[in-house]
Amino acid sequence: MAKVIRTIGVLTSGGDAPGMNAAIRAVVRTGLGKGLRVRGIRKGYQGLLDEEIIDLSARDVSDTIQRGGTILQTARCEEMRTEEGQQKAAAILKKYGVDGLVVIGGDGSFAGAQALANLGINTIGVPGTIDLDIACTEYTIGFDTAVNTAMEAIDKVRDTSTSHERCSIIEVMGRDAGYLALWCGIANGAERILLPEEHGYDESAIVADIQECRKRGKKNYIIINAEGIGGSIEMAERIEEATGMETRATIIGHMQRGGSPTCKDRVYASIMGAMAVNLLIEGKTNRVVGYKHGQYVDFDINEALGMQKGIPAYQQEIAKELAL
Ligand SMILES: Nc1ncnc2c1ncn2[C@@H]1O[C@H](COP(=O)(O)OP(=O)(O)O)[C@@H](O)[C@H]1O
Ligand SMILES: O=P(O)(O)OC[C@H]1O[C@](O)(COP(=O)(O)O)[C@@H](O)[C@@H]1O
Ligand SMILES: [Mg+2]
Repeated sequence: MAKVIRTIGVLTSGGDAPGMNAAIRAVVRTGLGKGLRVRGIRKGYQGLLDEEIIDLSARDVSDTIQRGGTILQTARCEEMRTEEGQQKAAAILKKYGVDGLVVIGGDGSFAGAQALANLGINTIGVPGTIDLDIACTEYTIGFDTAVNTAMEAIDKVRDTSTSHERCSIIEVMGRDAGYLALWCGIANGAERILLPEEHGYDESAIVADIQECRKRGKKNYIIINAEGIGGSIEMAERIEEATGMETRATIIGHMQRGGSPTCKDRVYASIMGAMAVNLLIEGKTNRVVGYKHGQYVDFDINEALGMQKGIPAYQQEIAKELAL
């Protein structure tokens, strides 16, 4: 028989993402609306291990849907990767009477959720990361806001790049994932997109392409470089030296993770957060919510973590063709 859920907990973990507050709000209000007690766990798994657990009321999440960051704060926690850490976390949840847990975060956070589910805590993951790198879902909360923030910043760099006929290397976030870089590359009409998934790039080919583009009358040359490739400042120095074209590097950085969430992030977060609670009420555990083929769906965490998602080669080809 499915476990009866009376108290649920919610935490945010890993890098924060705009829309996490909308997801927390949805969890809290869906839970309270269905007669559950809702507890907030501060600072991700670290806060759980430190017993930073508070009760949440409907008013605690008032005026938060439009705010960036996460009101519960977040953390990365090494101890949670260990078996002892996971056992301690499960014991703390039991001590606080938390029968069901909603984990809002990325793939790393889902691995923690999977461990807790294996230890008897009914757990549901909600995809929250600006990286869009969770294989089981076509959408992750925070991506839309982050990619629009980056796109607007790149537009501004592009204006001055054209005025000065420069090459601009613009570094966007994504240590392991190149979706932000790919989307900006297409949306900003970049000449080159450097992705961490490709594990390196051919700088001499870029130099040759810059020279070719100048002959064709191009007034700037935009390179979107993902954080995982990095080294934008040194890259700019080398490219300027090799091409004679003035080159500047801009690292957009953490501003991509902040700011008021877009409509899309608020809506996806609200639906996914509510769905997570409904799954817990149905007695489900070890599942993650996702969005696939136009539908909100849920997957077994083990299955979800085993899925692979690559950068679509066809989209990369189109980005190259459009930089003619
Ligand atoms: N394999 C794992 N087992 C248990 N917990 C993990 C595992 N991987 C990550 N975590 C926990 O999830 C946290 C967030 O993971 P991280 O990869 O940094 O971010 P994200 O969840 O956004 O991908 C980690 O700091 C750690 O506490
Ligand atoms: O804030 P930090 O610790 O510098 O982490 C930067 C990383 O976090 C992210 O913003 C989000 O990654 P996660 O969703 O996996 O936490 C990445 O794009 C970036 O590489
Ligand atoms: Mg991640």
